[in-house]
Amino acid sequence: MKENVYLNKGDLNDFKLKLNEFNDKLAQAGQEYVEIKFKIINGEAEKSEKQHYIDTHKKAQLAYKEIANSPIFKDNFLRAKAQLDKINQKDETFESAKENYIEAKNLYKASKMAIRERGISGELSKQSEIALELKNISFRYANSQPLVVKNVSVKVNHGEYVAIIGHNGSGKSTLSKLIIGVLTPIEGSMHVFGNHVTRNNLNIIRRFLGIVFQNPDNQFIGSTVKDDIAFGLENRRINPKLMQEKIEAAAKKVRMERFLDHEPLMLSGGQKQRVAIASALALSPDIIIFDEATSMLDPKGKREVKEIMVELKNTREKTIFSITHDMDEILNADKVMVMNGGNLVKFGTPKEILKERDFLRSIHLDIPFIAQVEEALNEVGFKINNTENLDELVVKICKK
Ligand SMILES: Nc1ncnc2c1ncn2[C@@H]1O[C@H](COP(=O)(O)OP(=O)(O)OP(=O)(O)O)[C@@H](O)[C@H]1O
Repeated sequence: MKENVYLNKGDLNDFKLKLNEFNDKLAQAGQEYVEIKFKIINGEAEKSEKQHYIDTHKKAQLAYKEIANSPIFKDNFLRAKAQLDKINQKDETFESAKENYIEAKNLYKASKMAIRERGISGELSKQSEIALELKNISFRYANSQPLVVKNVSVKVNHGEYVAIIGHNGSGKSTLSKLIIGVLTPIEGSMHVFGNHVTRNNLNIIRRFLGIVFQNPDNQFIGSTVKDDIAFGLENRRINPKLMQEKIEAAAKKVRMERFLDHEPLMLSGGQKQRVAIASALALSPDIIIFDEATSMLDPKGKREVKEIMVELKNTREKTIFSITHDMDEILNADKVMVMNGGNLVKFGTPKEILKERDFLRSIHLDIPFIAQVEEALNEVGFKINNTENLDELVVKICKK
């Protein structure tokens, strides 16, 4: 930071970049330490190897501390504040400098806190509002086999609900496995909140992600709903008092708070999936992937789960990916990714995608029920288009 009165955006960005750079190094060192610990436990590495990772982690921690506790930073903050206080003429530049100053001060505070609270395994910060960016991702299951995901690039902003559609075998599930890091792309790169995903930081990146699978019965571990939601939290060694709060809050979000003592296997399909969503939500992921989460449910269960997904979308606190064969669901989404033969062939709003009815049919996709009704109405002379739900359709018909 320069020694001037006004803390400008450039200074602030320099500070952020520095903090992020050191934060990443610390997170990476923490992750490597955790990995070596597991390797030693599994007999895949010698105990003597551990010391190197402990030292690297300590060094990274010191480097980070040095930045966050640097007297130069501190002095500059104090001087900037004293000078801001002296200024009488409070114009636009002053206001923006003040905002920058406050943001820098908060960053400074947060970084000190991060050091205090950080355990041995690090955490990555959000460096971008783009929740997920895929850049030219390709994948094949074996060298002798063809590519099943081909050069896929996409950017999804935090808070968006993205439906991924495509005919059987088009690559949707493979793509979701690449996103959660179960599979590794053979080409291309992936960024989660601006963090480049690498082998070393994958486990930390996974903390941003939650997934709800297709079969509700395969997702249960606990003997009660509460135990089940607690499972992931226990793995993260959350303190028991906080755990209770988190379990209740997550159950409430899916309207299952009255079922905490129930046995999961006694619940309906829709309720089971809601518990699976609560288990994912309890870990506070920023991105949730629904992998055909409604496909095995009866109509009531489907409705219940879709309602929860829309409620989650409306909070704009989560980025949602939903792999689905249910073409009606795409109307709930902000964006739709259309996969065909491993390629991302369309990416746009539901309205933009649904304009291309002939194209959708050509790649063996149905169009949503409402769009089919519109088509039938158009054939008999009612000019109705781009309706988003049944209520809107009824209103439009009544106006004709
Ligand atoms: N484990 C695997 N080994 C080899 N090939 C695989 C494997 N899993 C999927 N594939 C192939 O990869 C391609 C993409 O499959 P993927 O399951 O990603 O498609 P999908 O769009 O999710 O299909 P569906 O809607 O039927 O679930 C298909 O050709 C499939 O046969």
